Amino acid sequence: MKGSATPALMRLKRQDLLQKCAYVNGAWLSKVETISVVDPATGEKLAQVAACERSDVDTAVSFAITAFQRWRDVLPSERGAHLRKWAAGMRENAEDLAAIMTAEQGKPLTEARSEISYAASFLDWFAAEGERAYGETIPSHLARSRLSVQMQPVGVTVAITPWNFPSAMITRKAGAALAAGCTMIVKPAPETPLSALALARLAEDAGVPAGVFQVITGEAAPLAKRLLDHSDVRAFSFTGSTEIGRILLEQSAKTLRKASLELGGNAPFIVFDDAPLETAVAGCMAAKFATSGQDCLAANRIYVQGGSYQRFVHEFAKATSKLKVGNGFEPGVDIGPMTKPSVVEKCRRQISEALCAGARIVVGGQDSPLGGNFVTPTVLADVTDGMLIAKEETFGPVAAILPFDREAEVVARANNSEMGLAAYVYTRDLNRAMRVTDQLEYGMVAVNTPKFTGAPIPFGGWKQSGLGREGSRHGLTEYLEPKYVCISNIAD
Ligand SMILES: NC(=O)c1ccc[n+]([C@@H]2O[C@H](COP(=O)([O-])OP(=O)(O)OC[C@H]3O[C@@H](n4cnc5c(N)ncnc54)[C@H](O)[C@@H]3O)[C@@H](O)[C@H]2O)c1
Ligand SMILES: N[C@@H](CC=O)C(=O)O
Repeated sequence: MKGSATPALMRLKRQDLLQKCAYVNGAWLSKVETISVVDPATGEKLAQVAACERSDVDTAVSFAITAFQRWRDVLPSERGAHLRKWAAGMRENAEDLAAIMTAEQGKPLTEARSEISYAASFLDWFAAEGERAYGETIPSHLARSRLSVQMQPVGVTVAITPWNFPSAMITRKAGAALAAGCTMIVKPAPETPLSALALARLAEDAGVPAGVFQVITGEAAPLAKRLLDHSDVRAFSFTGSTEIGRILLEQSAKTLRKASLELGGNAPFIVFDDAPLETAVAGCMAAKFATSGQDCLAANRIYVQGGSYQRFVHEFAKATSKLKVGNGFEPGVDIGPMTKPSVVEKCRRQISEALCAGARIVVGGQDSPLGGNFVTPTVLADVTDGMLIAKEETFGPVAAILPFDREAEVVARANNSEMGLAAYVYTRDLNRAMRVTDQLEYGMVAVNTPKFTGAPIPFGGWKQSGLGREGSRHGLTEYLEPKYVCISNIAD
């Protein structure tokens, strides 16, 4: 695969956004030991980034504790001003940030630009939301007493973030935490630390005080464990697989803390016969292939009703065959490389298991001629619920289409999953839309659209897709503790 990312990084307007040191207490911490950051499109080494040790975690936690004592008392409007300045810095430097993201994550540059704008929107949203962390007064059941509830920041918090959305998954957590008056230590995915460090540089520009936002880079498991060993860490937020979410929750059992988990999905995408086919196909293309399929919201089980099934398969396969696969820096590319080789393997495994079990390939299926981390966009038809591809999240550009006959049947099949993040429904019948959305056991349901996220909505899942919500007013409460105060014996 040709096309080095290095020239794009050399052309950054602000070279200081390309940081290789961890960011602790407002200072850049270099380490002798480093981890390699690799361009997933070419395998080329992009940078050596600090491999922090357990002692660096301890240092960051102690600075976060100190910084919290001051930050909690900063007026919400002033905290908001820092967040807005940070967001403005992201927008001013969007081209540089997008280039860094495409280089290390692989997503097409247009998608990287959208992510930067999406990421900045969380800082703006929470800047305002922090000013609305209302408490309540309670009509008293006690004589001569005043009862109230104040919402107070929980304290030092930790974010463990994934590689598929290297910027937005940081700002969605940090925006809420900082607006609430908490301090936050971020441990980004080892695959995509450069985006996190660029954000830290812009937080510094925005005057976010030392110790309020820190970034620890290096190997995931030991650093995360050390962070969660600290009883002073009062809340953590993780985005990634259910398997790792479970481990982190177990590690938090010793000290007990608030946990916000945004885990795997296995989204059903349901197309009824009465849905406009063209709209359903276009929606499904977006829901399946955005982020090159590496998206927790990706349509994983595409259920199509019998009357439309053959035409849908045909049109969807035709659209899929037109997708351009390549280096995310190439103009017009729809599908970039998979960020991790393990995703390529997972796609291969799911395709071959499905074929053995009776599915048929309508388009794709073969290894990509580009080799490496590239996957040929593939459509499998006649998939059944028992196949691996329907049971586990694919997280790559392989689509599984399953036929169905009746509404009650498809609702039961859609709900027959341990996951419950997002579901999509396509129908022209409003009654059906309401019936089906009422019955789907999912945290988010989109009707006739693939696009429904944004800072104002409560993002999160039911069942094993997670705990808590991010974004929206609910996202702020993950970082707040209610304090009930009873003032009694009020004198006459
Ligand atoms: N919900 C999401 O947005 C999301 C993001 C990434 C992966 N996933 C799911 O997970 C599957 C596997 O991908 P993956 O292997 O990169 O996911 P993962 O859960 O193993 O890794 C996600 C992030 O968690 C951290 N991590 C990994 N191991 C850890 C550990 N032992 N302790 C603490 N932190 C740890 C790392 O920062 C890593 O980048 C994917 O195929 C997909 O189904 C979901
Ligand atoms: N696609 C999600 C992030 C997780 O993959 C989002 O829109 O926030």
